[in-house]
Amino acid sequence: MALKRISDFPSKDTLLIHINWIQQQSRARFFIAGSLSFGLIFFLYCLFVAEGNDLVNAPIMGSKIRILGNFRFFFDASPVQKGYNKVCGDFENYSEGAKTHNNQFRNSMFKLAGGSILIISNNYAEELRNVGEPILSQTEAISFQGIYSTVNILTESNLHARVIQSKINHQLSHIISMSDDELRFVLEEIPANKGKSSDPCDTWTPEVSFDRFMRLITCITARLFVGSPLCRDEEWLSTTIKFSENAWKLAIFLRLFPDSLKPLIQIFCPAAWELSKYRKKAQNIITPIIIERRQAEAAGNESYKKPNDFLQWMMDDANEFDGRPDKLAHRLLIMTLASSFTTTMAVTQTFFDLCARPEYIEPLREEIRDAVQNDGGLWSKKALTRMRKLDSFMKESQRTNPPSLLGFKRKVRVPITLSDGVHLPKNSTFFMAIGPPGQDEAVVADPTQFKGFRHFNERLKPGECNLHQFITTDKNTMHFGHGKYACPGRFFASNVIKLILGHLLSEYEFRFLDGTGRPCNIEVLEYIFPDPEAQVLFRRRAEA
Ligand code: HEM
Repeated sequence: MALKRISDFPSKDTLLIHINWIQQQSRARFFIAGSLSFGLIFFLYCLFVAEGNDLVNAPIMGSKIRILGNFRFFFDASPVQKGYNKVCGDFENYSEGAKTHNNQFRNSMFKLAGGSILIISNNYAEELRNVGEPILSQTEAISFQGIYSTVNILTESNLHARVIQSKINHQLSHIISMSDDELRFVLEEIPANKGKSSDPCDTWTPEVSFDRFMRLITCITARLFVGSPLCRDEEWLSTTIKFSENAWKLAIFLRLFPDSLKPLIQIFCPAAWELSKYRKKAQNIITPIIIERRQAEAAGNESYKKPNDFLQWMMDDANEFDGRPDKLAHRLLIMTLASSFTTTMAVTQTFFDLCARPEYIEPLREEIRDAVQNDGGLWSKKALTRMRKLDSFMKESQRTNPPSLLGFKRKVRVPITLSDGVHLPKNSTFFMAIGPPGQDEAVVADPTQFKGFRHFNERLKPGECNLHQFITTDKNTMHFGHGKYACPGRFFASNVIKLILGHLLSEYEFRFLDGTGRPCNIEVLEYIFPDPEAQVLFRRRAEA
C-alpha cells in the first residue's frame, strides 16, 4: 500500500490509526528481517561449524571443508580406498600411536567427507570386537539416520537380536525346509515357467533380477517373520517392501546434510511421510493378529498351538513395553529392512557374477545335484552345508562387490585408549574400512582376479575346513560385522541365498540380454548397489 501524505488525512483519529498501522508494518518487517537473518546465521552455522569427530586429530582425505567434502563423498567414495592405500610423511603429527604405523593411514586412522567420517584401522578389530555398552555403542552408531528412519527402535532393547540368536539360529533345519517350501511356491510366479509356446523350455523370458529376488526374499522372510497366511498377503508384503525402500531413500538423502539441519530437512521429505504411513499400515495389519493370538492363548484351550514364527517368539520374550502391538509391528518392519534388502543385494550380485562367468555353472550344478541326492533329494541344512563351491562363489562375489565400503561403526560413549596409545574421545564415532582389505595384495592373492572357488580351495588346507565360509568374519572380512554385534541373521541369509541360487541353477538356464554384460554397480556414499533395473533372460531347463 502506498504511503499517504499527512495532509490527506481528514482527522486526528484517522491520523493516529494510520501512524499505528505504519508502526505495526515496521514491526512486522523488522520481525521478518530478524527471522530471516537468524535463519541464515543458523543455516551457515550448521553448515560450517564443527560436529562429531572434531576432537580426533587425524588427517583428512579430500576436501577439508565439511559441506564440500560431505557433498563429494555422496557421489564419490573413492577416498576410502585412497585413504587405505595412502602413505604419508608427516603422519606422526597426528595421533599418538602413529609412529608405530609406518606412516600408513590403513594402520592408524584418517578422516573422510570433510572430516565428518572417522576411519580407524581394522587392526583394532580384534581388541574392539567384543567391546560393547557402556563403552562403545553399536545401536547408537547405526548409520541409518536412526531417529528419522525410525531404526532407533532397536536402541529400546535387543529383543530382535535375542530372538534371532535363541530361536532362528537354533532351529535352522526346520526354518530351511519351511523357506524351501515358500520358495517353490513363489518361484511358480516367474514368467519362465509360463512360456508362450507350449514348452517353456523353448522360450527365453526377460526378468528384472533385483525385483524378482526382492520378491522371493520378501516372501521367504515373511513366512519366517509372520507365518501363514499373512506371508502371502499382498498388502503386508507391499507394506514391508515400501517401508524398506523409503527408509533407504531417507537415510541416504539425509546424509547430505549436517546433523543439526536434519530435523528441519526431514519435515519436507516425502520419504519421511511415507515411512509413517507404512508404519501405521503395518500396525493396523499386525495389531488384530496379536490380539487374536493373545486371546487364544489366554483362553487356555488345549487344542491351541502357538504359531512358530518370529512374531510369536518376540511376543513370548518381550516385556510389557516391547510387547505393545505398535512396537512389535514396528520391529517387524525394521527386521524386514535389515534382512530383505541386504540379502537381495547379495543374491543379485552373486547371480550377476554367475551370468558373467558361465564356466562355473556346470561344476556348481554338479555339486548341488550331489549334495541334494546325498540327503535323499531334500534341500536340507545338511545338503546346503555340503554346497561348498557355491558358498565360495558367494563369498568371492561379496569380496569383489561388497555391499558397503565401510562397516563396524561404533559410537564412543566412554573415552577409550587403544593398545598402541591412540585415544578415542567421548562422542566420537568411527567406522572401519571393510571394502579395501578385499583388494589388498597383503590379504588376498591376486585380488583383481575373480576366482569363484578360491575360498573352497582354502578350506581344503589341513585345519581350515571350517574357515573361509560365507558367514565367517575376521578383521579382513567384516561385511557382516565382527564379534559381539556381528549380524545374527547371516546364517539364515547364507542358506536362503543357497536355496535360491541352487534352485535357479538346477531348474533354469539364464544369460544376459544379447549385447550386454555384467551390469555396472550403483555407488552412493559408501554403499554399492547392484543395478536394480538390469534384466536377465531365463528359461526352464529340459532336465529340470
Ligand atoms: C547378506 C545379507 C546380510 C548382510 C550383508 C548383513 C549385514 C549386517 C551388518 C553389517 C550388520 C551390523 C554389524 C555391526 O554393527 O558390526 C548387521 C546387523 C544385523 N543384522 Fe544383518 N545382514 C544380512 C542379513 C540379515 C538377515 C537375513 C537378518 C535377519 C534375519 C539380519 C539381522 C540383523 C540384525 C538383527 C542385526 C543387528 C544385530 C545387533 O544389533 O546386535 N541380517 N547385519
